[in-house]
This record gives sequence, C-alpha cells and structure tokens, in this order.
Amino acid sequence: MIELKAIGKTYGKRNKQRVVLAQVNLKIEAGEFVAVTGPSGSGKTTLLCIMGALLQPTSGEVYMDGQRVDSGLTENERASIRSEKIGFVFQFPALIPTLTVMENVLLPITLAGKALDDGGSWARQLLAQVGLSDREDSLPGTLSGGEQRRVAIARALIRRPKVLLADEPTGALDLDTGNKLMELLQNLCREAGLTLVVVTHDPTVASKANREVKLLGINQEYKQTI
Ligand SMILES: Nc1ncnc2c1ncn2[C@@H]1O[C@H](COP(=O)(O)OP(=O)(O)OP(=O)(O)O)[C@@H](O)[C@H]1O
Repeated sequence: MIELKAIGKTYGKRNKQRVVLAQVNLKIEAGEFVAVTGPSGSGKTTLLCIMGALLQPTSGEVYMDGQRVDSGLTENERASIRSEKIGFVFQFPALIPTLTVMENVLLPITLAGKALDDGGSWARQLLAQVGLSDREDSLPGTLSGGEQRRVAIARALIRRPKVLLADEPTGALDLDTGNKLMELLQNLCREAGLTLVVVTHDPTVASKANREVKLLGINQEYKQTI
C-alpha cells in the first residue's frame, strides 16, 4: 500500500543544511498497522508527511497504492490523492471552533465539493462508532481533549480512505483516555481493512502494532522490529 524507496530528506539551504533522513526503505502492506518510533528529532513526523504526500523527499521514491506520488504530479493532483486515499490524525485535532461536531466531520466532503450519497448517514455512523452520537450538534470547545480527538478520527475516516496516518494521536492525553483512543483507532482500521501508520513515543502504543519501525537518527541505521 505504501512503499518508500531510498528516501532522503534534507532541510535548509547550502551551508545550513540538515540531513534528517537518508536511504530509508520501507514497504507497508494493505491492512498492516505500523508504529514509527525513535528519539525526538529523528525524523518521524518528516517520514509520515512524506508517506502522506504532504512533503516532498529530497531524494528517493514514494508510492501510495501503486501510484508514484513524490514527483510527476502537480500539487493539485497530490492534494486529490491525499483527500481520496489518506486520512490524517494529528496530535492537535484542529477542529473548526464555529462548526458543530457533525459539520467538522463532514468538512472534508464539503471542502472537496463532492457530496457522498450517504454523507450524512455515514458521518452519523462514524460518530456512533467513536461514541459521540449525542454530541453531533455540540461545538468543539465544549468537548474534552479526548472527545475532540475522537471527532478528528471520525473526520479522518469520512472519505473512506485506504490509509490512516496518525502523528502522536494519544499525545498529551491521560493514560486511560490514550489507551481507549488507540484501541478505537485500531478497531476502526481493522474493521475497515485500513492501513494504519502511527508515529508515537509511547511503547504501549508501539507494542500493539504488527511492526515497529525505529528511526535512530541520522548517521545511524534505522531498524524494523516485527
Ligand atoms: N521545515 C523544517 N525546516 C527545517 N528543519 C526542520 C523542518 N521540519 C523539521 N525539521 C527538523 O528536522 C528534524 C526532524 O524533525 P521531525 O519533526 O520529523 O522529528 P520527530 O522525530 O517527529 O521529532 P519529535 O519526536 O520531537 O516530534 C528536527 O531536527 C527538526 O528540527
């Protein structure tokens, strides 16, 4: 589903260059759950953004669902691959404060200007799955941090993506809320056959994955544990 071939990423220009990733090769099968771990600054978020066609690598090739997404495409084409195939969940849910929970979940459809025939009922079903049926008309500011993350998960799934990319989805949540959120994310992905990639510092989250990809920082090899 996702393939990275000899990925390199360097930030900055000329004498202020910083090599963050070098020669990263990774193949993630459909339906797999992969955790990306490693010390702060080792390039986990960078790698996730490259996988999700949000960021261009400096070298190497990126394939999503068999299609090369790192070059040969316009930014509009990349955006349409992102919105059709990939759901993103970040640590900060970035909900629109003036829109209701339901409107936030439907936002990716509204923005794409393509109505899903069953948009409303699918959104309602997703909100039920994340346990927020009774909050569809609430504004995000009236929800707890964990509830806001659950809205963000429903929003990430509304366009029925094939891949869910999550960056520290349990970050800054208490242990119990974080564990429940992770369980929810995993169950939703398993049921829908989604490929799930989670960047995490949390060993408990990583232990639930089928595979852990450890970035050790530049000048060191990255390694995978199965
Ligand atoms: N846009 C950018 N311009 C310059 N340097 C950047 C940029 N984005 C990230 N970096 C640098 O690249 C390195 C890797 O960043 P990245 O956020 O991918 O690491 P990370 O492993 O996700 O870190 P953390 O666990 O702290 O979130 C860091 O040293 C960071 O400062």
